[in-house]
Amino acid sequence: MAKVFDAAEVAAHNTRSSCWVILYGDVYDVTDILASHPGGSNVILKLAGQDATRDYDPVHPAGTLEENLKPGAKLGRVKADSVPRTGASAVEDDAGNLGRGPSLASLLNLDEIEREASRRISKRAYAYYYSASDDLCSKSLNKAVYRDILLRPRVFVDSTACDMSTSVLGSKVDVPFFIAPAAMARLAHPDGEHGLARAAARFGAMQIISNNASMRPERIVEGAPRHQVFGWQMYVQTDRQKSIDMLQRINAMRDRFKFICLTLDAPVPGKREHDEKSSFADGAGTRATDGGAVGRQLFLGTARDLTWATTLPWLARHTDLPVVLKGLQTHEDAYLAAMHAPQVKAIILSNHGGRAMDTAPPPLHTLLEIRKYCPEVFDKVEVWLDGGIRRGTDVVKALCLGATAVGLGRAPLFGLGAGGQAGAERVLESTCKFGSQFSRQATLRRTMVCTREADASPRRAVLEAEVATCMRLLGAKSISELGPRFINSRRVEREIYDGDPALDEGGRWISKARL
Ligand SMILES: Cc1cc2nc3c(=O)[nH]c(=O)nc-3n(C[C@H](O)[C@H](O)[C@H](O)COP(=O)(O)O)c2cc1C
Repeated sequence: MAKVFDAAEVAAHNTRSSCWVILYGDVYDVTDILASHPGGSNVILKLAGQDATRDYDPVHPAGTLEENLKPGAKLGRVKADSVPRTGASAVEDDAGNLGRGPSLASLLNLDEIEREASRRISKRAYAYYYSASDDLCSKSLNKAVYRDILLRPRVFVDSTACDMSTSVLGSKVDVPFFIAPAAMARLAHPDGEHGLARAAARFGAMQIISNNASMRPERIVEGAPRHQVFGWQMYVQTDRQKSIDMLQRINAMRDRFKFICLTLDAPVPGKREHDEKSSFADGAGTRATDGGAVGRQLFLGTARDLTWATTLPWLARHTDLPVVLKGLQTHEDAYLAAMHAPQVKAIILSNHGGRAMDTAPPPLHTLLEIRKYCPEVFDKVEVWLDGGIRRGTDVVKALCLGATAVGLGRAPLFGLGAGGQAGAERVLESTCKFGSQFSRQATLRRTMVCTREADASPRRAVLEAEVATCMRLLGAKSISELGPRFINSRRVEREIYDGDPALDEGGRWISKARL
């Protein structure tokens, strides 16, 4: 029989030398892990002697306790009625029951969904998701740059059918946008990354799962249709064995995970002040080094010593899955990545949603640079991109300029926050009339072809519908028809090429020689 403790007895163990916490009604002695906790000891100490479930649950995948605590650390159960009530748990808070808000159907675009999520999720979660580095320059430029590119619609084109299906790394997907890897989905809603996977399945969208997901990858992909495409994103850990163990788990699920996505743009986290501030408000971040902010906690343990010369060969020793490099921000690095084909099969132009280097260029600039200076990259690797996508027109512009697929980081998280899995579906949603039949269609791998009458209700339109509308208004029936003829990007190009340091006096690219 497990020993039963009174909460007052647990409360007495609230120091560095004897630190107990209550998790899910069990009492644990966590003194031994204070020194090695990846998020720093203060995060635990601020909860010492208390019920820590609310803080612990959304940021730790199931199994974390078992993997990290010695068997004797579980001391027994707590007497439920002795635990002081601290209000609703985070899980209850985040379950979308925070009073009545507008219906999901009335949220018409990604900005409205984000606004609704900001009302429903905890301040800490919103600050973590919203935050970006320093002055948020790259974050806002990511979005603004799409406004400076104009579309060139053609007329007298039959726009009855619109096929948004395409292929990524040889796998068919029903839409050209994907869920980018983003940590800690359960901070938004208990449906978490599994809810995102189910939403992606309804739309035949690819999903890349974060190294720092709040659920185990095995659980996230559970029950997914056979053809659903997943990638697993990796931050190589200083303790390489941890990364190797994880790669083995992903290799064992290769029927699900089609590639490893290696993120390169954030060897250290950017200075994300919204996230930092919320940790102070929370009573956590009392010192600059105590790991209070969510982002900073997650980065502890991330290796900073990755290089072209060493990391790709290391990776090849531990997986033969295709590699996708994420976080390329210059055409020089895109060119170098392409030299590592065929191990590297795709690159993701990304500045981490503005969360790493502030004033780094928007990925769209990098895409234009590649077109100008080293277009051969497109023949060697697929070029994907993410950051700042708010509208279907943004997706189409990136595709016209050569991107194979376009990622969404914050938007699906905010969808989850606004309404769990249904909210994430709303983000991806279509105007197509077949609504709930769609999941069956996606599962059966039929090409999605929206009919004209399906567009009748603008109230139902979010991203997928916006892409379809944009393609129809442009006069493009399928993704393969999209190309630079539909784009006027002169304004942006003038801005990035004038005085470009990569050009010699004759206007030729000289950086290949300097790689
Ligand atoms: C809350 C949050 C967590 C993220 N976590 C990761 C991560 O674990 N790994 C990663 O490669 N990128 C991560 N990213 C970056 C996204 O993959 C993506 O590059 C970025 O969010 C795209 O910009 P957007 O949010 O404007 O769509 C994260 C982004 C956010 C907003």
